Amino acid sequence: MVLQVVEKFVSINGEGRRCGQLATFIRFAGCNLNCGYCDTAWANDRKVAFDPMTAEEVYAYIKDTQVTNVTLTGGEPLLQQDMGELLELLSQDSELYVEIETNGSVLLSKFSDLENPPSFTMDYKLPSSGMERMMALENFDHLTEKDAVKFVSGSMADLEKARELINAYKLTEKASVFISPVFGDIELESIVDFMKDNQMNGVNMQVQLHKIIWDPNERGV
Ligand SMILES: C[S@@+](CC[C@H](N)C(=O)[O-])C[C@H]1O[C@@H](n2cnc3c(N)ncnc32)[C@H](O)[C@@H]1O
Ligand SMILES: Nc1nc2[nH]cc(C(=O)O)c2c(=O)[nH]1
Ligand code: SF4
Ligand SMILES: [Mg+2]
Repeated sequence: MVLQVVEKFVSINGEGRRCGQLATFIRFAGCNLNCGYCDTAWANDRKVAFDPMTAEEVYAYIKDTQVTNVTLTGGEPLLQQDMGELLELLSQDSELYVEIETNGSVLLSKFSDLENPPSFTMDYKLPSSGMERMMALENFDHLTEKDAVKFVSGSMADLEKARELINAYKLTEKASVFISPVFGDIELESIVDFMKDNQMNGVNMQVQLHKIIWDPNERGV
């Protein structure tokens, strides 16, 4: 069994709880969703070239970088058959801080028996993604303070839905909560205005830092 790795690199994390810090990124092939705005759709192409790597090989690469933050992304990383094995291996290394970007459709409960689980950054796919029907709402019950929920918003209707869910599930009490723009699709100021108008205390607005530093279409950064 192997993990299907489409790219691996060191950069600063442009998103999430450790935004701005160095991280080693491992991007895996394939996804079960097809979000209209996906910025890494190339990684989901059935014919994408990948490096078949064992969990031990991925771990060795991570250690070789000497960077202690790790972000597993994709594609949808939790669909990789050997992800359980990789997470087990990573969880035994107390020097590492491991984050997984996941799309909200995969049940997080499948990974809840890990002794030292990674930090899940769970996207909730809002209406403008076209994928909202695929969301597993029960994932909200499995979040801990190590985790994050992210609402990537491309419209006022998206912001409104994010607000409803944050309130209904008391998400700011359970995990870190982020609202981010679909890159280029929504006025940044309108997100701040929306947060002000709705007293969205405890919610973090975040813009993808790597798309400001590098060309937004650049890979491997
Ligand atoms: C490419 S996805 C891979 C991980 C997983 N499939 C998911 O959707 O969370 C990584 C993150 O990039 C975000 N993303 C993808 N395209 C984007 C875009 N055009 N603008 C802003 N964020 C985007 C996703 O919402 C997700 O939070
Ligand atoms: N620098 C940088 N930070 C990131 N944070 C999450 C990413 C992702 O694609 O999941 C990402 C990425 O692709 N690049
Ligand atoms: S779930 Fe993530 S990787 Fe899959 S299409 Fe949506 S943004 Fe892209
Ligand atoms: Mg990205």
